[in-house]
Amino acid sequence: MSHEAAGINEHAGTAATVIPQTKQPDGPIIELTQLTKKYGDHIAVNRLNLSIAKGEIFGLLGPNGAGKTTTILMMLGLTEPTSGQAKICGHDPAREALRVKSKVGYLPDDVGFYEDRTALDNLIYTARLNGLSKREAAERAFALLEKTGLSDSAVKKVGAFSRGMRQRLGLADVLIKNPEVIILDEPTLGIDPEGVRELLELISSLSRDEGLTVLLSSHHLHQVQQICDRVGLFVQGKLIAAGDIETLSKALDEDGLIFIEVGVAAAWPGGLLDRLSELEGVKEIRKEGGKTGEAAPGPDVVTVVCDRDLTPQIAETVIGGGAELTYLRRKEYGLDDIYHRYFERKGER
Ligand SMILES: Nc1ncnc2c1ncn2[C@@H]1O[C@H](COP(=O)(O)OP(=O)(O)OP(=O)(O)O)[C@@H](O)[C@H]1O
Repeated sequence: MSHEAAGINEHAGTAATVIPQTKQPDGPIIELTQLTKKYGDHIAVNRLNLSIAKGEIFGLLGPNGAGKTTTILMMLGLTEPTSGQAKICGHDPAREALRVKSKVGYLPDDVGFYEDRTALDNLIYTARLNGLSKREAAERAFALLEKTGLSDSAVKKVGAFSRGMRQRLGLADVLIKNPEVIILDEPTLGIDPEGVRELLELISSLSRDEGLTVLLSSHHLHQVQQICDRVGLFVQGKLIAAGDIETLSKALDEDGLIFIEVGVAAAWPGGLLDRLSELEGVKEIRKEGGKTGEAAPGPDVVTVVCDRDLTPQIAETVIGGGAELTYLRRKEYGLDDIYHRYFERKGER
């Protein structure tokens, strides 16, 4: 697959970002076109094109200063683009900030609550600010406390909440106005593993059950990988790649090469690696490390680089050569590999 087809912008420094056209049956709910933000001479966001479908969970990934927050602020109408346009639920946040605000819930990395008031009071307060009647506000607050697993803490003061509870309450708070899109900035920061699991499950169920569109900015690759349908990798104001994990992973198989890890019990019998390297389609045998340079899974595991999937032939050759095959796996990339590999590439340019 070409890099372009996979959504990788080979000319990230000079040309507009290329985003794959994934299936979007309901049409985009977020559409960014050539969106640009300059601070003086510094380009914080550089001609960004991105479209996100209704119900999608999209992860924005990138190092500090990449432009994620600036992008979010432009989407919320909190800062104006220098050029280009954002459309959220059909509205331009630069012109119709209030309309956008009514449809988008934003959860910053640290939500401000009235600490000496209860969770219920805080939610009712937000609901009233959003124009709900007293009765509706209370009903909605109770329903959301239930949904976020906080019913038992409804009358506890927020000041006594753990970080995980605060974030769940934050989610309840942004859901009060029944948004179509929620934007979450590092939602799992400082939460323990069990709290993270619960929060991610909650976010995922909101998208699945209620068709809520979620944009999630995070540094936590594993978490993003668990729940996002697609991710976008941001570097220096540019989206250098976007797609689902599988697509991004395949795009890393440069030149269509396939990497198969093979391990045997004890040491490799003499001549067997030579025989493997003579198989038609084998390009190289790497004795140490996988494709991204990480340590191999064991001392007797090698990586066979092939131009096609030679898994059966490799197994046959190893067994036929008298070795005990203990490990055979076509290498697949996790988001960690993808992320680091894309950044390596960026440095190679
Ligand atoms: N108000 C501002 N004035 C000048 N430069 C700014 C301003 N806001 C952001 N920048 C710069 O724009 C770039 C993008 O910043 P931004 O906060 O959007 O990045 P980020 O990806 O959200 O980073 P982080 O993960 O650290 O939050 C950075 O170089 C930053 O210094």
